[in-house]
Amino acid sequence: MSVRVSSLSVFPPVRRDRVIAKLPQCFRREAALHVEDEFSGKVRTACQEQRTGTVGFKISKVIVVGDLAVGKTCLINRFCKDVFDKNYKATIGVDFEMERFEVLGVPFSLQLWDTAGQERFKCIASTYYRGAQVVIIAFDLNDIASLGHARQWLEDALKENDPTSVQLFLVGTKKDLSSPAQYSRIEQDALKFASDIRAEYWAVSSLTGENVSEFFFRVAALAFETNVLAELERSGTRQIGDVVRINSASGDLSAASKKKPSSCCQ
Ligand SMILES: Nc1nc2c(ncn2[C@@H]2O[C@H](COP(=O)(O)OP(=O)(O)OP(=O)(O)O)[C@@H](O)[C@H]2O)c(=O)[nH]1
Ligand SMILES: [Mg+2]
Repeated sequence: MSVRVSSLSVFPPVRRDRVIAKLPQCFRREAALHVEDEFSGKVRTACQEQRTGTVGFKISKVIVVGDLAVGKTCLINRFCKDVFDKNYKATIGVDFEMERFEVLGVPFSLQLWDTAGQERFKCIASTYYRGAQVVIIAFDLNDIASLGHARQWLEDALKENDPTSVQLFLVGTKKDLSSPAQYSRIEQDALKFASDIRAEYWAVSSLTGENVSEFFFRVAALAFETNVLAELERSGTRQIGDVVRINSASGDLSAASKKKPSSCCQ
């Protein structure tokens, strides 16, 4: 008798609006991690045959970095809590939210780390960059300087991670504030930069909610696909009698405690 892992889970069932049955599409084909219409055939078959190994227990770490006040916290809060706060409250150090999905019938979780953009809190925040599977660099579509700083944010994030295995997203925020002409000017630069660093580009508004869910669904789907492919590769080389360890992407679940650092860097 086969028992589905999800039915043994101690977690409540995944919300109906977090179920991903088809590959969410990219925002711009010019700057996408890939442009396939569907999940890879290998991944679909593995999910159907319940050969996804430890992926169903996995928590993938996602970090969101970028200049102060570009809207990182608002982006996460719009997706996770469906709220928007027009008052700016600087993030001190880091915060995180867990989001549970079901992708092709397999449970999959993202741990979304919201980091501080303010210089004085950056040294606290950067200690939490390690173990990220996904790096989201946010910039303000109405502030070209914040796009200019994206390269530095990328370098800082990659210092703590394996650059070859991280999936990158470049996200322009506050789309509601830019006129179509302004928007298309900055989009040119953003697309160029995104394809330069091999990131997938998105433009969102946390105020209106435009593209916010689509964006996070895409992140979850691509992170999931990568995990399943890696698992298939591993299981292909695994020997009978090998010990299978269940790891979070961060490799350190103790770091996931809600505790915030009590002091800043200055
Ligand atoms: N109009 C508009 N304002 C936004 C949007 N997203 C964020 N804001 C505003 O921008 C300000 C900064 O937003 P936050 O999300 O706190 O910025 P942050 O990047 O988390 O800032 P730090 O924590 O200091 O790094 C707030 O006043 C938000 O209300 C948006 O999509 N549209
Ligand atoms: Mg913040």
